Amino acid sequence: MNDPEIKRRGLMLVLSSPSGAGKTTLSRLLLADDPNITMSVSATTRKPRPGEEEGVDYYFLSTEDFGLKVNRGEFLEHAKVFDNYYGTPRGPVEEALSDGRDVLFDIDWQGTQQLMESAEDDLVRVFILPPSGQELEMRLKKRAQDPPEVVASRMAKASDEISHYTDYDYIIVNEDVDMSLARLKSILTAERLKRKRQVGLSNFVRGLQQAL
Ligand SMILES: Nc1nc2c(ncn2[C@@H]2O[C@H](COP(=O)(O)OP(=O)(O)O)[C@@H](O)[C@H]2O)c(=O)[nH]1
Ligand SMILES: Nc1ncnc2c1ncn2[C@@H]1O[C@H](COP(=O)(O)OP(=O)(O)O)[C@@H](O)[C@H]1O
Repeated sequence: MNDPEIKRRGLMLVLSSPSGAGKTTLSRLLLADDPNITMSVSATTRKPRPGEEEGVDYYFLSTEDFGLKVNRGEFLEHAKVFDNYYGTPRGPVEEALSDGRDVLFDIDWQGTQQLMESAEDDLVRVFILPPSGQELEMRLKKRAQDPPEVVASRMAKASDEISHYTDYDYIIVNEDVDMSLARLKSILTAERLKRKRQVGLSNFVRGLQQAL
């Protein structure tokens, strides 16, 4: 935890991976563990999976409503992934960052590239790899929420997704989930301590010097 006297600018923690590598699992664990980070809830034209909740997992929109929001500039970034549209609503992210809260994003490489153009200084990019191709397929099947043809199409696209790992600052091979969570927390801790993010440091140091 940072010294509360030192004002900090929020950061944008991006998690990307091929489908099934464990982004959603790690995001949920990190959010439950750390009150200073909030999830950016994306909008999508994909149909909800069993158990997914409107406004919690996604905002589920028709293609027409999604297009209207794109035209009104309501998304910070948006992209087509697996034949559906996905986008990050702008308002909640800007509000959280200016309040000094961190924001977690589960977005693909296209969205990450767009955020890099608009918010490079605030971005921390983490790519999650599966331990093996076989394990990735097992996890996609085990999730058992998508029909077999959807699993097959995601497997077919995994190699292409993985090729974008070079755009990321950190790589976590998600074999053991507790180990991966510990690594993610370490990344977050170190990034929060970066001098450029501690915007209240000069005041704090001035105070220190005056007391010497
Ligand atoms: N660019 C972008 N990608 C997104 C957004 N929301 C989700 N995605 C990506 O879309 C892909 C499919 O997500 P989803 O349908 O939830 O499937 P899952 O990754 O298998 O859980 C994943 O790579 C997500 O990271 C978004 O707002 N913007
Ligand atoms: N380290 C891990 N070991 C074993 N199973 C895992 C691990 N991480 C995630 N899973 C399981 O794999 C499946 C896909 O994970 P999920 O978090 O939905 O992936 P993504 O969001 O990247 O598509 C889920 O059933 C999840 O419980």
